[in-house]
Amino acid sequence: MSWSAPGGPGRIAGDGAVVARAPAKINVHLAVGPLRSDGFHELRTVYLAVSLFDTVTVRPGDGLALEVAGEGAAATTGPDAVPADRRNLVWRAAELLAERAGVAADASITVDKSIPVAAGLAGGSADAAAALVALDALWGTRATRGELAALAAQLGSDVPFSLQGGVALGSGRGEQLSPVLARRRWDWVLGIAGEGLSTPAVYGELDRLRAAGRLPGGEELTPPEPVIAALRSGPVAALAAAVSNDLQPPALSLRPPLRRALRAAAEAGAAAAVVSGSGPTVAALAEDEESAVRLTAALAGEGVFRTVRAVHGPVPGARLVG
Ligand SMILES: C[C@@](CO)(OP(=O)(O)O)[C@H](O)COP(=O)(O)OP(=O)(O)OC[C@H]1O[C@@H](n2ccc(N)nc2=O)[C@H](O)[C@@H]1O
Ligand SMILES: Nc1ncnc2c1ncn2[C@@H]1O[C@H](COP(=O)(O)OP(=O)(O)O)[C@@H](O)[C@H]1O
Repeated sequence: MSWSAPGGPGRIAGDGAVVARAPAKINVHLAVGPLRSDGFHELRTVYLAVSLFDTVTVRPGDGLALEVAGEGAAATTGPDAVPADRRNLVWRAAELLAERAGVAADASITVDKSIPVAAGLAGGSADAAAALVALDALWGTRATRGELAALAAQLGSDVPFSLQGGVALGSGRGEQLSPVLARRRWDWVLGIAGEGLSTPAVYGELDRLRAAGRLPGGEELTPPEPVIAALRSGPVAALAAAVSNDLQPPALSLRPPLRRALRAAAEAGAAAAVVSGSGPTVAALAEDEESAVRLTAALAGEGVFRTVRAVHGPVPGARLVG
Protein backbone atom coordinates (compact mmCIF):
# COMPACT_ATOMS: atom_id res chain seq x y z
CA MET A 1 0.00 0.00 0.00
CA SER A 2 1.49 3.33 -0.99
CA TRP A 3 0.73 6.38 1.08
CA SER A 4 1.52 9.96 0.15
CA ALA A 5 3.48 11.87 2.74
CA PRO A 6 1.12 13.65 5.12
CA GLY A 7 0.17 16.79 3.28
CA GLY A 8 -1.41 18.94 5.96
CA PRO A 9 -5.01 19.09 7.01
CA GLY A 10 -8.05 18.55 4.76
CA ARG A 11 -11.39 20.42 4.95
CA ILE A 12 -11.13 21.83 8.44
CA ALA A 13 -13.63 24.24 9.96
CA GLY A 14 -12.78 27.23 12.18
CA ASP A 15 -12.54 25.21 15.41
CA GLY A 16 -10.46 22.53 13.71
CA ALA A 17 -13.37 20.12 13.33
CA VAL A 18 -13.81 17.82 10.34
CA VAL A 19 -17.25 16.29 9.89
CA ALA A 20 -18.20 13.22 7.85
CA ARG A 21 -21.38 11.23 7.61
CA ALA A 22 -22.25 7.78 6.29
CA PRO A 23 -25.55 6.04 5.55
CA ALA A 24 -27.38 3.01 6.88
CA LYS A 25 -27.93 0.10 4.51
CA ILE A 26 -30.57 -2.50 3.89
CA ASN A 27 -30.02 -5.80 2.09
CA VAL A 28 -32.59 -6.42 -0.65
CA HIS A 29 -30.93 -9.76 -1.39
CA LEU A 30 -28.96 -11.79 1.14
CA ALA A 31 -27.95 -15.34 0.22
CA VAL A 32 -25.79 -17.04 2.84
CA GLY A 33 -23.58 -20.05 2.09
CA PRO A 34 -22.22 -22.54 4.61
CA LEU A 35 -19.86 -21.48 7.40
CA ARG A 36 -16.29 -21.07 6.10
CA SER A 37 -13.17 -22.17 7.96
CA ASP A 38 -12.37 -18.51 8.81
CA GLY A 39 -15.62 -18.17 10.80
CA PHE A 40 -17.45 -16.17 8.11
CA HIS A 41 -20.15 -17.25 5.67
CA GLU A 42 -19.85 -16.83 1.92
CA LEU A 43 -22.41 -14.24 0.81
CA ARG A 44 -24.13 -12.85 -2.22
CA THR A 45 -25.88 -9.72 -1.10
CA VAL A 46 -27.31 -6.63 -2.72
CA TYR A 47 -26.79 -3.60 -0.49
CA LEU A 48 -28.85 -0.44 -0.78
CA ALA A 49 -27.71 2.71 1.04
CA VAL A 50 -30.68 4.58 2.53
CA SER A 51 -31.20 8.12 3.77
CA LEU A 52 -30.52 7.58 7.46
CA PHE A 53 -27.10 8.80 8.58
CA ASP A 54 -24.62 8.77 11.44
CA THR A 55 -22.26 11.73 11.75
CA VAL A 56 -18.66 11.59 12.93
CA THR A 57 -16.83 14.76 14.00
CA VAL A 58 -13.07 14.71 14.56
CA ARG A 59 -10.92 17.43 16.09
CA PRO A 60 -7.22 17.75 16.82
CA GLY A 61 -6.38 16.00 20.11
CA ASP A 62 -3.67 14.39 22.17
CA GLY A 63 -4.13 10.62 21.89
CA LEU A 64 -7.58 9.25 21.08
CA ALA A 65 -10.77 10.31 22.86
CA LEU A 66 -14.22 9.09 21.84
CA GLU A 67 -17.71 10.21 22.74
CA VAL A 68 -20.89 8.50 21.51
CA ALA A 69 -23.99 10.67 21.42
CA GLY A 70 -27.57 10.32 20.20
CA GLU A 71 -29.48 7.11 19.60
CA GLY A 72 -26.58 4.79 20.44
CA ALA A 73 -25.50 6.41 23.68
CA ALA A 74 -28.26 4.97 25.89
CA ALA A 75 -27.73 1.21 26.40
CA THR A 76 -24.89 0.07 28.63
CA THR A 77 -25.27 -3.70 28.27
CA GLY A 78 -26.47 -6.21 25.65
CA PRO A 79 -26.19 -6.00 21.86
CA ASP A 80 -27.32 -2.37 21.90
CA ALA A 81 -24.43 -1.15 24.03
CA VAL A 82 -21.98 1.01 22.10
CA PRO A 83 -18.58 1.04 23.79
CA ALA A 84 -16.70 4.37 23.79
CA ASP A 85 -13.27 2.75 23.86
CA ARG A 86 -11.04 0.62 21.62
CA ARG A 87 -13.87 -1.91 21.14
CA ASN A 88 -15.70 0.74 19.13
CA LEU A 89 -15.20 0.33 15.38
CA VAL A 90 -14.41 4.05 15.15
CA TRP A 91 -11.49 3.68 17.55
CA ARG A 92 -10.20 0.71 15.58
CA ALA A 93 -10.56 2.67 12.33
CA ALA A 94 -8.49 5.50 13.81
CA GLU A 95 -5.73 3.19 15.02
CA LEU A 96 -5.63 1.33 11.71
CA LEU A 97 -5.43 4.48 9.58
CA ALA A 98 -2.77 6.02 11.84
CA GLU A 99 -0.67 2.86 11.79
CA ARG A 100 -0.85 2.43 8.01
CA ALA A 101 -0.17 6.09 7.30
CA GLY A 102 2.60 6.34 9.89
CA VAL A 103 1.02 9.23 11.81
CA ALA A 104 0.18 9.62 15.49
CA ALA A 105 -3.39 8.60 16.39
CA ASP A 106 -4.27 11.97 17.88
CA ALA A 107 -7.93 12.98 17.64
CA SER A 108 -10.94 13.82 19.70
CA ILE A 109 -13.90 12.04 18.06
CA THR A 110 -17.66 12.41 18.51
CA VAL A 111 -20.10 9.94 16.97
CA ASP A 112 -23.69 11.17 16.61
CA LYS A 113 -25.83 8.10 16.10
CA SER A 114 -29.15 8.29 14.29
CA ILE A 115 -28.81 4.74 12.96
CA PRO A 116 -30.21 2.36 15.60
CA VAL A 117 -27.71 -0.04 17.16
CA ALA A 118 -27.61 -3.78 16.36
CA ALA A 119 -30.54 -3.24 13.99
CA GLY A 120 -29.22 -4.88 10.81
CA LEU A 121 -28.63 -1.40 9.36
CA ALA A 122 -24.80 -1.37 9.63
CA GLY A 123 -24.59 1.63 11.93
CA GLY A 124 -21.20 0.66 13.36
CA SER A 125 -19.87 0.14 9.84
CA ALA A 126 -21.18 3.56 8.82
CA ASP A 127 -19.35 5.12 11.78
CA ALA A 128 -16.10 3.36 10.89
CA ALA A 129 -16.34 4.46 7.25
CA ALA A 130 -17.13 8.06 8.21
CA ALA A 131 -14.23 8.04 10.70
CA LEU A 132 -11.78 6.88 8.01
CA VAL A 133 -12.87 9.72 5.71
CA ALA A 134 -12.84 12.38 8.44
CA LEU A 135 -9.50 11.35 9.96
CA ASP A 136 -7.88 11.10 6.54
CA ALA A 137 -8.79 14.77 6.09
CA LEU A 138 -7.81 15.79 9.64
CA TRP A 139 -4.44 14.08 9.50
CA GLY A 140 -3.75 14.92 5.85
CA THR A 141 -2.94 11.28 5.14
CA ARG A 142 -4.39 11.55 1.62
CA ALA A 143 -5.31 7.91 1.23
CA THR A 144 -6.88 6.99 -2.07
CA ARG A 145 -10.43 5.61 -2.08
CA GLY A 146 -8.91 2.18 -2.83
CA GLU A 147 -6.58 2.41 0.17
CA LEU A 148 -9.47 3.40 2.43
CA ALA A 149 -11.52 0.49 1.02
CA ALA A 150 -8.73 -1.95 1.94
CA LEU A 151 -8.69 -0.62 5.51
CA ALA A 152 -12.49 -0.77 5.60
CA ALA A 153 -12.45 -4.48 4.71
CA GLN A 154 -10.16 -5.15 7.68
CA LEU A 155 -12.61 -3.44 10.02
CA GLY A 156 -15.74 -5.40 9.07
CA SER A 157 -17.58 -7.09 6.24
CA ASP A 158 -20.05 -4.21 5.75
CA VAL A 159 -17.58 -1.32 6.12
CA PRO A 160 -16.46 -1.22 2.43
CA PHE A 161 -20.10 -0.77 1.41
CA SER A 162 -20.62 1.98 4.00
CA LEU A 163 -17.66 3.76 2.40
CA GLN A 164 -18.93 3.27 -1.15
CA GLY A 165 -22.70 3.70 -0.73
CA GLY A 166 -25.21 3.63 -3.58
CA VAL A 167 -26.25 0.13 -4.61
CA ALA A 168 -23.78 -2.75 -4.82
CA LEU A 169 -23.46 -6.50 -5.07
CA GLY A 170 -21.37 -7.85 -2.19
CA SER A 171 -19.51 -11.18 -2.47
CA GLY A 172 -16.98 -13.03 -0.33
CA ARG A 173 -17.98 -12.20 3.24
CA GLY A 174 -19.69 -9.08 1.84
CA GLU A 175 -16.56 -6.97 1.44
CA GLN A 176 -15.99 -7.50 -2.31
CA LEU A 177 -18.18 -5.00 -4.11
CA SER A 178 -19.36 -4.36 -7.62
CA PRO A 179 -21.74 -1.49 -8.36
CA VAL A 180 -25.33 -2.16 -9.38
CA LEU A 181 -27.42 0.20 -11.50
CA ALA A 182 -30.69 1.31 -9.93
CA ARG A 183 -32.95 3.46 -12.07
CA ARG A 184 -35.24 5.03 -9.56
CA ARG A 185 -35.82 6.10 -6.01
CA TRP A 186 -37.25 3.52 -3.62
CA ASP A 187 -39.30 4.53 -0.63
CA TRP A 188 -38.84 2.36 2.46
CA VAL A 189 -40.46 2.45 5.88
CA LEU A 190 -38.13 0.99 8.50
CA GLY A 191 -39.71 -0.59 11.56
CA ILE A 192 -37.10 -0.32 14.30
CA ALA A 193 -37.37 -2.74 17.23
CA GLY A 194 -36.75 -1.56 20.77
CA GLU A 195 -34.01 -4.14 21.30
CA GLY A 196 -31.29 -5.13 18.82
CA LEU A 197 -30.12 -8.55 17.65
CA SER A 198 -26.50 -9.68 17.66
CA THR A 199 -25.18 -10.40 14.15
CA PRO A 200 -23.06 -13.44 15.19
CA ALA A 201 -26.05 -14.84 17.11
CA VAL A 202 -28.25 -14.65 13.99
CA TYR A 203 -25.61 -16.33 11.79
CA GLY A 204 -25.22 -18.95 14.56
CA GLU A 205 -28.96 -19.58 14.63
CA LEU A 206 -28.94 -20.04 10.83
CA ASP A 207 -26.19 -22.69 11.20
CA ARG A 208 -28.16 -24.37 13.99
CA LEU A 209 -31.39 -24.49 11.97
CA ARG A 210 -29.50 -25.83 8.94
CA ALA A 211 -27.69 -28.50 11.01
CA ALA A 212 -31.06 -29.58 12.42
CA GLY A 213 -32.40 -29.96 8.86
CA ARG A 214 -34.98 -27.23 9.41
CA LEU A 215 -33.56 -25.07 6.61
CA PRO A 216 -31.75 -25.96 3.35
CA GLY A 217 -27.98 -26.23 3.85
CA GLY A 218 -27.00 -23.16 1.82
CA GLU A 219 -24.69 -25.07 -0.56
CA GLU A 220 -26.45 -23.34 -3.43
CA LEU A 221 -26.58 -19.59 -3.08
CA THR A 222 -29.79 -17.99 -4.37
CA PRO A 223 -28.59 -15.93 -7.36
CA PRO A 224 -28.86 -12.13 -7.07
CA GLU A 225 -29.65 -11.58 -10.77
CA PRO A 226 -33.46 -11.21 -10.36
CA VAL A 227 -32.99 -8.44 -7.79
CA ILE A 228 -30.32 -6.76 -9.93
CA ALA A 229 -32.61 -6.91 -12.99
CA ALA A 230 -35.52 -5.52 -10.96
CA LEU A 231 -33.41 -2.64 -9.65
CA ARG A 232 -32.42 -1.84 -13.22
CA SER A 233 -35.90 -2.09 -14.72
CA GLY A 234 -37.79 -0.04 -12.17
CA PRO A 235 -41.28 -1.35 -11.35
CA VAL A 236 -41.88 -1.69 -7.61
CA ALA A 237 -43.63 -5.05 -8.12
CA ALA A 238 -40.56 -6.53 -9.83
CA LEU A 239 -38.29 -5.62 -6.93
CA ALA A 240 -40.90 -6.73 -4.42
CA ALA A 241 -41.09 -10.18 -6.04
CA ALA A 242 -37.33 -10.62 -6.00
CA VAL A 243 -36.41 -9.48 -2.46
CA SER A 244 -35.07 -12.30 -0.22
CA ASN A 245 -33.01 -12.77 2.92
CA ASP A 246 -31.58 -16.07 4.24
CA LEU A 247 -31.09 -14.46 7.66
CA GLN A 248 -34.81 -13.77 8.04
CA PRO A 249 -35.75 -17.27 9.33
CA PRO A 250 -33.05 -17.27 12.05
CA ALA A 251 -33.92 -13.67 13.01
CA LEU A 252 -37.58 -14.72 13.34
CA SER A 253 -36.57 -17.78 15.32
CA LEU A 254 -34.71 -15.57 17.83
CA ARG A 255 -37.37 -12.83 17.80
CA PRO A 256 -40.81 -14.37 17.05
CA PRO A 257 -42.80 -11.09 17.38
CA LEU A 258 -41.11 -9.90 14.18
CA ARG A 259 -43.59 -12.12 12.33
CA ARG A 260 -46.37 -9.82 13.46
CA ALA A 261 -44.55 -6.77 12.13
CA LEU A 262 -43.98 -8.45 8.75
CA ARG A 263 -47.65 -9.48 8.62
CA ALA A 264 -48.85 -6.01 9.58
CA ALA A 265 -46.74 -4.47 6.82
CA ALA A 266 -48.12 -6.96 4.27
CA GLU A 267 -51.71 -6.34 5.40
CA ALA A 268 -51.17 -2.59 5.13
CA GLY A 269 -50.21 -3.04 1.47
CA ALA A 270 -46.41 -3.14 1.55
CA ALA A 271 -45.09 -4.13 -1.88
CA ALA A 272 -42.54 -6.17 0.09
CA ALA A 273 -41.61 -6.53 3.73
CA VAL A 274 -38.33 -8.13 4.73
CA VAL A 275 -36.00 -8.26 7.70
CA SER A 276 -32.96 -6.09 6.96
CA GLY A 277 -29.73 -8.12 7.17
CA SER A 278 -29.46 -9.81 10.56
CA GLY A 279 -32.43 -7.79 11.83
CA PRO A 280 -34.46 -6.98 13.74
CA THR A 281 -35.37 -3.98 11.55
CA VAL A 282 -38.25 -4.67 9.18
CA ALA A 283 -37.90 -2.88 5.84
CA ALA A 284 -41.24 -2.32 4.11
CA LEU A 285 -41.27 -1.14 0.50
CA ALA A 286 -43.91 1.49 -0.25
CA GLU A 287 -45.65 1.88 -3.62
CA ASP A 288 -46.14 5.62 -3.14
CA GLU A 289 -46.48 8.37 -0.53
CA GLU A 290 -49.94 7.27 0.58
CA SER A 291 -48.77 3.69 1.02
CA ALA A 292 -45.74 4.88 3.04
CA VAL A 293 -48.03 6.74 5.45
CA ARG A 294 -50.22 3.63 5.83
CA LEU A 295 -47.17 1.43 6.46
CA THR A 296 -45.82 3.82 9.07
CA ALA A 297 -49.10 3.64 10.97
CA ALA A 298 -49.38 -0.15 10.62
CA LEU A 299 -45.87 -0.84 11.86
CA ALA A 300 -46.17 1.43 14.88
CA GLY A 301 -47.00 -0.80 17.82
CA GLU A 302 -46.46 -4.21 16.16
CA GLY A 303 -43.44 -5.08 18.31
CA VAL A 304 -41.91 -2.07 16.66
CA PHE A 305 -40.44 0.68 18.74
CA ARG A 306 -40.47 3.40 16.10
CA THR A 307 -40.55 3.87 12.35
CA VAL A 308 -38.27 5.80 10.04
CA ARG A 309 -38.95 6.78 6.45
CA ALA A 310 -35.86 6.19 4.36
CA VAL A 311 -35.34 6.46 0.67
CA HIS A 312 -32.76 5.16 -1.66
CA GLY A 313 -32.13 8.11 -3.91
CA PRO A 314 -29.28 7.02 -4.67
CA VAL A 315 -27.48 7.71 -1.38
CA PRO A 316 -23.69 8.16 -1.46
CA GLY A 317 -21.31 6.46 0.97
CA ALA A 318 -19.10 8.09 3.63
CA ARG A 319 -18.47 11.76 2.72
CA LEU A 320 -17.12 14.93 4.29
CA VAL A 321 -19.88 17.42 5.06
CA GLY A 322 -19.95 21.12 5.80
C1 LIG B 1 -25.55 -9.49 8.33
C2 LIG B 1 -24.90 -8.32 7.64
C3 LIG B 1 -25.53 -8.20 6.24
O1 LIG B 1 -25.05 -7.08 5.55
O2 LIG B 1 -25.02 -7.07 8.29
P1 LIG B 1 -25.99 -6.61 9.52
O3 LIG B 1 -27.37 -6.91 9.06
O4 LIG B 1 -25.61 -7.36 10.73
O5 LIG B 1 -25.75 -5.13 9.64
C4 LIG B 1 -23.38 -8.57 7.50
O6 LIG B 1 -23.10 -9.81 6.91
C5 LIG B 1 -22.64 -8.44 8.82
O7 LIG B 1 -21.53 -7.67 8.58
P2 LIG B 1 -20.67 -7.01 9.80
O8 LIG B 1 -21.61 -6.54 10.85
O9 LIG B 1 -19.74 -6.04 9.17
O10 LIG B 1 -19.97 -8.28 10.34
P3 LIG B 1 -18.45 -8.53 10.79
O11 LIG B 1 -18.09 -7.53 11.85
O12 LIG B 1 -17.56 -8.65 9.60
O13 LIG B 1 -18.61 -9.97 11.45
C6 LIG B 1 -19.29 -10.15 12.67
C7 LIG B 1 -19.65 -11.61 12.80
O14 LIG B 1 -20.75 -11.91 11.90
C8 LIG B 1 -20.58 -13.20 11.33
N1 LIG B 1 -20.45 -13.08 9.87
C9 LIG B 1 -20.31 -11.88 9.28
C10 LIG B 1 -20.21 -11.78 7.90
C11 LIG B 1 -20.24 -12.99 7.14
N2 LIG B 1 -20.14 -12.95 5.81
N3 LIG B 1 -20.38 -14.17 7.76
C12 LIG B 1 -20.49 -14.24 9.11
O15 LIG B 1 -20.64 -15.34 9.65
C13 LIG B 1 -19.34 -13.80 11.99
O16 LIG B 1 -19.78 -14.49 13.14
C14 LIG B 1 -18.54 -12.57 12.39
O17 LIG B 1 -17.66 -12.81 13.47
N1 LIG C 1 -19.68 2.79 16.37
C1 LIG C 1 -20.46 1.76 16.72
N2 LIG C 1 -21.80 1.88 16.62
C2 LIG C 1 -22.61 0.84 16.94
N3 LIG C 1 -22.17 -0.33 17.41
C3 LIG C 1 -20.85 -0.51 17.54
C4 LIG C 1 -19.96 0.52 17.19
N4 LIG C 1 -18.72 0.05 17.40
C5 LIG C 1 -18.85 -1.19 17.86
N5 LIG C 1 -20.13 -1.55 17.97
C6 LIG C 1 -20.66 -2.86 18.38
O1 LIG C 1 -21.25 -3.49 17.23
C7 LIG C 1 -22.51 -4.07 17.57
C8 LIG C 1 -23.57 -3.97 16.47
O2 LIG C 1 -23.34 -2.93 15.65
P1 LIG C 1 -24.31 -2.27 14.55
O3 LIG C 1 -23.41 -1.93 13.41
O4 LIG C 1 -25.09 -1.18 15.14
O5 LIG C 1 -25.37 -3.41 14.16
P2 LIG C 1 -25.60 -4.35 12.93
O6 LIG C 1 -24.37 -5.24 12.83
O7 LIG C 1 -26.83 -5.10 13.26
O8 LIG C 1 -25.78 -3.51 11.72
C9 LIG C 1 -22.98 -3.36 18.81
O9 LIG C 1 -23.56 -4.32 19.64
C10 LIG C 1 -21.75 -2.73 19.43
O10 LIG C 1 -21.33 -3.46 20.56
